[in-house]
Amino acid sequence: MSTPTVVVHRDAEVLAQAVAARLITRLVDAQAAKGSASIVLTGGTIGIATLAAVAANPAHVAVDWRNLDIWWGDERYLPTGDRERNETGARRALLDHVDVDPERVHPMPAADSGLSPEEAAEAYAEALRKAARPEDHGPVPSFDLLLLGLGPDTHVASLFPGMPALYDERPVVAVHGSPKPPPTRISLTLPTIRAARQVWIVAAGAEKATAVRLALSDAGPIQVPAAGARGRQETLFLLDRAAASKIPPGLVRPASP
Ligand SMILES: O=C1O[C@H](COP(=O)(O)O)[C@@H](O)[C@H](O)[C@H]1O
Repeated sequence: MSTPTVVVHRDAEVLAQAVAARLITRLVDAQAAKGSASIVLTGGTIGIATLAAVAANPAHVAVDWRNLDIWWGDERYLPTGDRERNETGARRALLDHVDVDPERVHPMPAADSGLSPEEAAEAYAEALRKAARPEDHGPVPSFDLLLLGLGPDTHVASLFPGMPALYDERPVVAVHGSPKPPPTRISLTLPTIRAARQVWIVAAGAEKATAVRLALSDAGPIQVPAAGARGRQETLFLLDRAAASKIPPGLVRPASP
């Protein structure tokens, strides 16, 4: 697992634009190296703002969107098209505006799928298993990029402190009784998150500052799920100044004047 690098931008708007530019470069580089790429999307305020910034950045045309597999890190278990679904937010902000291959967009099942949350989690795990290649050495692909938001309680994806999902070794799990609404969710687990080549944790706002500090500490992942979210090759904490305000100064690389 990689040691995190922290990059700080002036405010949430600049952060979203900077992450968007970085994301475009990451996908272009991965596609140049291998022909295709994979990304795992997050929901949340800055996560969706970042996707909107990708759509607004003229450089997004450099990405071969049809040669991209798009997955989600977690989903709120709500009906298709519900405004609170992470999928709905991502489609409105970005996916409806670029030429993706619908076969390569992999939303987590919705509450109107006819599946129980457990069956939905197993179906998503099966889709990941089918997409994994021998060189991935595991049941899920080595995603080129996995994006995560960060909750004030240090949750990432739908992995909340102390909850059973954090003890689960399966690739995808159903989450019941989430402290943040809605209560029922589907989430990748930490082993799946750690299969990604790059994990970027994106956070903005003073209400995230303590969570950021804890996520960079040596706290255990049961108490601080974000402390267990690390990429195989690279882990980036991409923050605005307010979210970075409680971390030791030596760890920070300021990026915006
Ligand atoms: O519920 C969720 O929350 C987190 C963080 O959201 P934010 O609005 O506080 O930025 C998000 O990363 C996760 O995907 C989502 O389901």
